[in-house]
Amino acid sequence: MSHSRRVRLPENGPRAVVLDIEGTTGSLSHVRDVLFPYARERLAPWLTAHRGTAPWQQILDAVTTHTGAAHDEASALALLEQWADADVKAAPLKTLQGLIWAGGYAAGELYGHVYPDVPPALEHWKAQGTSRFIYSSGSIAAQRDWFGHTAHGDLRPLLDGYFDLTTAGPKADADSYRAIAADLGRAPAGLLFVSDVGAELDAAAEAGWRTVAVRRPDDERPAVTGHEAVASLTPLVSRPGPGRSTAPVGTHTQENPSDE
Ligand SMILES: CSCCC(=O)C(=O)COP(=O)(O)O
Ligand SMILES: [Mg+2]
Repeated sequence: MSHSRRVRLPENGPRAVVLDIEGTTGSLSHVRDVLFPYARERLAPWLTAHRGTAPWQQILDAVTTHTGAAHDEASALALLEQWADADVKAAPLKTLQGLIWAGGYAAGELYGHVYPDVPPALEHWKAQGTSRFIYSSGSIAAQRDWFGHTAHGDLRPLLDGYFDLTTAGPKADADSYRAIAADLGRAPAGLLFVSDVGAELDAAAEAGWRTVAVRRPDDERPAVTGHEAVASLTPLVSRPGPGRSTAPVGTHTQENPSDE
C-alpha cells in the first residue's frame, strides 16, 4: 500500500470531500459483526410490531417498488432476509436497518465506530473551508445515527450533508457521482471521494472525481489498486490549505446550513 505524499485536495476552486463509512471512516467489522446481526435478528419482529403503521407500509411499498412486483409482509420479509444474508445493498433493506438501529442507539445498545483520525480530519477540513459529506449505502437516517453516537461524541456538526442509495444511487455507478456533483453544484475535479471499495472508487474516477483508497490496518482484505492509497485520513490533511469557503448547495440532505 502506498502512503504517498502525493495525496492532495484540489488547490483551487470549490472543494469538498465525500467519505464512505464502512471500512473507511468506521470499522468494517463493527458494521458486519455488530450492526448487521443486530438488524438481521429484528427484521421479523420489527415488521410484526409495526404491522399496519405508516413505516411498515413504507417498507412494503419500497420492496414492491424495488422489485417491480407486489409484496405482502411475508414475501417482503423473505426478500429482506435474503438481502441481509447476502449483504445486498438494497434500499428497502437499508431503510429498515436504519429504523431498527435507531432503536438500538436510543436504548444505548449501539454506537457508531469512528476511527480516531476522523474527527481531527473533519475539524481540519472545516477550518480550511473544505465541505464534508458522507456517501454510504446505509440510509441517511442510519448515517446520522452512526455519527451522532460515537466514542468521540456527536460528530454531526462536522458534516455538511449525506447521500445514500435513494438520493444518489448505487455506489459502483458513475452516474451516482455525477448526480452528487450536480446536486452540490460543483465540478467533479473539485470533489474527492474516499472509500475502501475499488469499484466505488473506479466509478467516482470515471465521473471525473479525485479518489483515494483507504485500507485500515485492522482490515485484512487485499489492497485496492489503481488509486492513491492511505491507511487513515491523516495523510489527507497533512498539508495546510488555502481555506477557501464553499457553501453546499443543491438538494442533498444538508446539515449545518449556517456553517459555511
Ligand atoms: C451506519 S451506515 C451502515 C453502513 C451500511 O449499511 C453499509 O451497507 C455499508 O455501506 P458503506 O457504503 O458505508 O460501505
Ligand atoms: Mg465502505
